[in-house]
Amino acid sequence: MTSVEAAPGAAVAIEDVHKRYGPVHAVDGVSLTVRRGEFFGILGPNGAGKTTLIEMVEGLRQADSGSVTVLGSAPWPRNTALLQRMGVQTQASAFFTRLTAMEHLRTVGMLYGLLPDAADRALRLVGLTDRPDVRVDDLSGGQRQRLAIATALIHDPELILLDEPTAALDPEARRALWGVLRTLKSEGRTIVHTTHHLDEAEALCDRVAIMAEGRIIALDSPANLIRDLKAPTRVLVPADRITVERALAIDGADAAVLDGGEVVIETRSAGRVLIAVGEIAGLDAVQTRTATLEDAYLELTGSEHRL
Ligand SMILES: Nc1ncnc2c1ncn2[C@@H]1O[C@H](COP(=O)(O)OP(=O)(O)OP(=O)(O)O)[C@@H](O)[C@H]1O
Repeated sequence: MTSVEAAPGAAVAIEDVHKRYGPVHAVDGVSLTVRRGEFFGILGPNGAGKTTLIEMVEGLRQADSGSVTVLGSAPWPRNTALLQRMGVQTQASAFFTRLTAMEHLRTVGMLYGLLPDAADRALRLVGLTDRPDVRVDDLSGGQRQRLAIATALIHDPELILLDEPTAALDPEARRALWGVLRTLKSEGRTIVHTTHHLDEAEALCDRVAIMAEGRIIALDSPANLIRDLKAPTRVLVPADRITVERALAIDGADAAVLDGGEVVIETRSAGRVLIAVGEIAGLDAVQTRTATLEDAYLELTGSEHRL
């Protein structure tokens, strides 16, 4: 695949978009811009409106009101010129299941008018080169997911839309796919993806939009969302070295609880607390945990909004 030149203008511009299904206001006044070359995440609990939003970007659904612009054009009514420039992997990707992985990709490639070597390149990109002759039906879940992404990439798109690309993958396959996605980004492609994995969004995304009940409730880089949260650092000390009472008495400790074999101290002055812990208990086996995107997400959505 060739490297994509960063072009001026937004890859996706969404302006005050609404979409209702009967009484359900699935997307309720969403505005956002995805920059060219950006890795953009859309997060939110089930039913937040993520898929509906992506489907409007893909041109699969018409917005009730507002405007959607993709690579400078409107995706609706169905814009076939735009389809050539977009790669789409949906939650239920369709395969020619009786074909082998390579036959499937060559068939898709033919639909785009591509030469057979496009299939080889796509397979290589997702690391499936050892499985070209296995029937789609016989691929593992992770391998199918990679094939779905290869299918989305075969025509060398500028914009890639991935709806939960690592859903149902084991941790190893998920990490392997992160590598594929990072490679795509390094080539200058714009990637928009929805995910239920907050660690994945934190590791991959330049910015994330958090949706709840059809609206965007936060939009920023993971680092900024975490910083704005002002969440405490947790210092974990083996419980045989310090008591909860002694931990609570440390200057800068906001809270301390016994959790299994550890006393967990919450603090917004981690340096000061660590020095004190070092003096009381020594720092051997002491661990610190800083806030993650998951903490920011739970704070923003309320803990009842589980992913
Ligand atoms: N075709 C449809 N007809 C009627 N209601 C729909 C349709 N598609 C989605 N909805 C409803 O619209 C709301 C938003 O759904 P959507 O699938 O966009 O959310 P989501 O954030 O992608 O959820 P998930 O994480 O479960 O995929 C939900 O209340 C859902 O039940």
